[in-house]
Amino acid sequence: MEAVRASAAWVASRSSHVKVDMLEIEKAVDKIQGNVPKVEWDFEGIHYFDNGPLTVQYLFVLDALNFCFWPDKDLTYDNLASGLKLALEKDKSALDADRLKNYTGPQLRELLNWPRPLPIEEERVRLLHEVGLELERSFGSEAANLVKSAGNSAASLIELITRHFPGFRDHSLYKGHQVFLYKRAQIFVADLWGAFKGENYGEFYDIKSITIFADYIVPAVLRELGILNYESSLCCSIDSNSEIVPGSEEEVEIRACSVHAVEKMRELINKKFGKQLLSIDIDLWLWSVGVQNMALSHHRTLSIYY
Ligand SMILES: Nc1nc2c(c(CN[C@H]3C=C[C@H](O)[C@@H]3O)cn2[C@@H]2O[C@H](COP(=O)(O)O)[C@@H](O)[C@H]2O)c(=O)[nH]1
Repeated sequence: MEAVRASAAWVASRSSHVKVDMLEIEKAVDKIQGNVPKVEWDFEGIHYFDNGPLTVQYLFVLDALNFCFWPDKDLTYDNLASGLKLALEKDKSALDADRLKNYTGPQLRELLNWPRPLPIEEERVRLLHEVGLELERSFGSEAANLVKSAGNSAASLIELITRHFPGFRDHSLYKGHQVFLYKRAQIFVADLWGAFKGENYGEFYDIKSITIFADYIVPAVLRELGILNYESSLCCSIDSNSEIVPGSEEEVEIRACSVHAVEKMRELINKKFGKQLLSIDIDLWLWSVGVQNMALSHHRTLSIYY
């Protein structure tokens, strides 16, 4: 995703509230001697997988809803992934396009077996409708057809998704420039690649073009490692759980600098230790560290993108 890589680098070079510390990147790389711990996709054992098109439908719906869990302190990504899995195991047609088009908030809660309204529930419902309608209109009602149309190219699949599904257009304006982060579109490609182990629906000849997925967990881990440095007022806001305004310089810098820092880390590991590491490998490692460390404070932005 050249647009993501380039716009993240652009932000990092002009960033005012967040700085990427190259020395700390070098230290972290030397500490692990370039050996990024391998984390398996679905290390948690919470995802639906049947090796066929229904898995693709599941992953697309999962990533359409894969954002902003923190406003409910008991809700996590695990609840979404396992809730949709159980729903599908009970009723194989639960995620059919014509069903997605019609879910209401209370029905979505029931589907996920969640006892109270979900964070930004109306948006979650609207995005489900968008997925159902557009899958029906342009892809014969199946996410598997969307994936097939991309001809095994990760970049083409992201372009198709962002062209057809406005809810996946994760971008912002920063100092007059358009910045693309495409977190949920990229994570969908990575989920396919991980779930199908690089084969079948998960085969992408350009998987190395994917960057990390700029969420609220990976930046917190990079900050803890000293790789991201925040100016003091931003530190205060995050540590006191104040909300960061979506589209603010601070928010864009946190996300874009995270993408850029991991690109630099990957380049260094590959150069210094002769590896062919992907950004996805580093993402999954950092993310798994982050979700297991409950004490990490992360930035809080109400957003449908991550
Ligand atoms: N960078 C990055 N962000 C990721 C994921 C995943 C899950 N990926 C699956 C793929 C393979 C594994 O088996 C994982 O299960 C979720 N998130 C983000 O985290 C946040 C949720 O946090 P909490 O509220 O604590 O549950 C939220 O923004 C969510 O969008 C990832 O891999 N990378």
